Parts: sequence; C-alpha cells; structure tokens
Amino acid sequence: MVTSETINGAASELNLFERPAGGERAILVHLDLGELPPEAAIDELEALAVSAGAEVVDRLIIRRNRPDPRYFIGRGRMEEIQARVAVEGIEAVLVNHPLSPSQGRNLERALCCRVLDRTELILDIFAQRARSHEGKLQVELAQLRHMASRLVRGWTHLERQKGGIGMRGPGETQLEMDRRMLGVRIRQLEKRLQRVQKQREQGRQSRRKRDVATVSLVGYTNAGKSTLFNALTQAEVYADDRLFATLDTTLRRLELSHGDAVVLADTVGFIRDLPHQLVAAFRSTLEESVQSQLLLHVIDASDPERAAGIEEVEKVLADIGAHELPRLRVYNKTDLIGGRPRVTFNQDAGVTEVWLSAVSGEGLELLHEEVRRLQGAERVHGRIRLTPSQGRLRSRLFELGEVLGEQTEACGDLLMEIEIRRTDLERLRDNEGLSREIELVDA
Ligand SMILES: Nc1nc2c(ncn2[C@@H]2O[C@H](COP(=O)(O)OP(=O)(O)OP(=O)(O)O)[C@@H](O)[C@H]2O)c(=O)[nH]1
Repeated sequence: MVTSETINGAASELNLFERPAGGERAILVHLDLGELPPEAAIDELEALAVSAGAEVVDRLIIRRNRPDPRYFIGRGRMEEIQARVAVEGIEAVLVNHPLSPSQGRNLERALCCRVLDRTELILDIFAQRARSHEGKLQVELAQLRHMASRLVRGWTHLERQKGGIGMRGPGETQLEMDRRMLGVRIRQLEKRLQRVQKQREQGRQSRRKRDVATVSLVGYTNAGKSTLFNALTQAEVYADDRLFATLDTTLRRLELSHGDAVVLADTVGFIRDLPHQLVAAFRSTLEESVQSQLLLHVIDASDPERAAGIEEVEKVLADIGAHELPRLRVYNKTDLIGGRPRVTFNQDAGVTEVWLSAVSGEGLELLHEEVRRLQGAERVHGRIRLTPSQGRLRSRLFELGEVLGEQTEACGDLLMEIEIRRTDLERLRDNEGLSREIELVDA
C-alpha cells in the first residue's frame, strides 16, 4: 500500500525537494535579446539570486539576436563559463530566462555544475519562504508540476543525481516510477489544497456576511507592502529586503477613524514572468485581491524601473480579473528620493496616487484619508423595489444606507429611495442572493 509516509520517504531519498544551499557560488547570465534594459534585468536577477541565498561571483550579459537552440547562450559563451567553473569553484549558473528541458540538460552536462533557469530560481525562493500550511502546499505542488513537465520530456534533475560519471538517463522503469510517484504526490497535494481553500473561502464568506470590506495591498516584490501593512495596522509582519518575504496572505483589521473598519490584506509580491506554475498555485492567494473592495497598489518610488513593475502588476491583475476594482497607487519610500508626501491624480491612468514613506510614517494619514474617502465616496443613489416579503432586506437597507423616501405601490411593492455605498449594495446583493430583485432605477 502506498501511504503518504512512503511517498514522502521515497521523495526525500530522491531529493525531490532539494534546494540550493545558502552561499552557493553562482554566475548570473542574462541574454540580451534587445527586449529589456539589460542592466536592470540582471540587477533583478541578482536580487533574486541573493534572495535564494547565492553568492554572486559574476554577472554576464550576453548579446544575441536569438537564443541558441542547443546551449541557449551559444557554444562559445558556454565554453568560457565551462573554463571558469572548475578554476573559480562555481557551483551554479543562474540563467535569467526559462530554458527548455534540453537546453537545461545540455548546459548542465557541459558545465558540470547546477544550472537553474528563472522559473526554477523563483520556485526555489518560494520554497524557502512559504510559511503557512497552504503556502507550503502550493509551492510544493508548483515544484512537482514543474518537475513532472520535465519528466514527460524525459529528463529531470533526479537523473543527474543518480547518473554518476556518464550521467546516463534513468531506465524506463526508473522513469516510470518517478512519474508515478510524482503523480500520486501531486494528486494528494491537490486534494489537501482543496480542503484548505474551502476553509479560506468560508472565512471570506463570513467576512462578507458581517459586511466587512477588504482592502488588499498588491505590488511588485520588495515595494514595501509588508512594511506599509505593519505601519497601518501596527502588526509585526515579516518585512525583509529579500524578495518575496511575504508569500501568504495576511489579514488584519484596519480602523478607519469614523467608526468604520476594513480588513487589510497583505499579498504575495509580483514579479516579471512569474512562472505559470506559480501563477496557478497562487491564484487562490491572489483571489483575496479579486474579492476586495479596494486595491492599494504599492510601488517603490525609488526604483528607476518602477514603470515596468507597474505594468507587470496591471497585467497580472487583469489576468485574475481584478483590474476593474477601485484602486489607489501608493508610491512608497519617498524618504529615499527626498520627496514630500502628497496626493495627486494621474490623469492618464485615471487613478489617485498617494506618495508616502512607510518607514518614516510620513504620509500615512493621507493614505488613511484616501481609503476612507474611497470607502465612503463610492455611493449610489437610486430607487429600489422590494416585494412585501423582503422585510429583512428593508431593515438592512435602513442599517446600511440613508433612506430618502419610501412609497408603497398599488401591487404592495415598496419603492425605496436610498443612498448607499456601492460596496454595501453589492454585498447585500451577494449575501442575500437578491441580485435580480434589487433594481436601481435612478442611479
Ligand atoms: N527607505 C525605505 N525603505 C522601505 C520603505 N518601505 C519598505 N522599505 C524597505 O523595503 C524592503 C522591502 O519591504 P517589504 O515590506 O518586505 O516589501 P514587500 O513588498 O512586502 O516584499 P515582498 O514580500 O517581496 O512582496 C525592506 O527592506 C523595507 O525595510 C520606506 O518607506 N522607505
């Protein structure tokens, strides 16, 4: 019988969940195909490498018109690195792009050291950072799926570990076994995740029932979301200069001064070309943002490449269906650029921008003010028709909105003129299941 213990045992024997040890001496490689500013791209790779615990020995920018199908970086450059590996004790080469399984295999065989592509590097960081039960399950699932996609094409790091001098591939039986084991483990994780996600959904629903709005912090990794979260809620969430310090959504109550409170959610950081396994894996975490009433898009104001980060975040928000939610752009770290806290309106993007410093606390009150304004200002004014059986909804409307008038129709229906927050109205529609029966006639 296959039990979870035997699977875990076998997996650890095969080092399925191996990650690079801290301080691995690494050479970074970025292929300049003319798409991105190469210096900024390799800076980002370096930040990722450091986050993964590597010691960066050198950074190579290689200019090519297109990737080499065999070695990705080209034979000549591969041989240059090959010569340095033994002499300089290089343990890993980190490539800032996704490699095909055969390119990964060819490079690793030729260089005789570990080769990680961008996807594997990010997966590794996620594996080191995940702290909650759900986060850990999600990362492990993403790693195994990535591994399975390599196995399907007949190659995996497992092979290298077992391959010895000739580094021959596994025999059919071994490959079959790996595949089956991965399959079993993947299904097991999927089931567990479903259970955890159900609990999360229940929590979300009960918040909605209690009419508590959620405000989510989203943004590029290292923008300062956790620091801002802590500053706003006086919580002690792990904030760190390493990328992806926060992997799991954290929730805290945020008091707004006029007696209102919202739930503030800190979410996973975004990054360019987030591996698709991770986008899928973190969908449920990101869904917290989709379900929010307001998004605070946190931006590192001191980052010269911040425009690319903004674009990336907008792209992912569109992917998960959160792009139409009301939002504020929060330009953080003004202390680093000598900027003053302020509120401006960006005409092109159609969003309000708040400039502040989460570390010094300057400008926090401006953000508070804007959140309050957006929570309250989005009001709708209209007439709502209720049937005689909807007495419960009528009292909810009295609780939540300002009732400007009531009129009973000949048929017994009640026409209420009301001014109410759009978010409250939407929650009433969702919670009471009355979407068709509430009709705004004069918004
Ligand atoms: N100077 C300055 N540094 C800041 C400010 N806000 C955050 N930082 C620093 O920026 C780094 C990243 O901050 P985090 O709050 O961990 O960033 P994050 O967006 O949550 O990061 P991820 O978890 O990677 O998504 C930390 O070293 C913070 O101390 C600020 O207003 N000014």
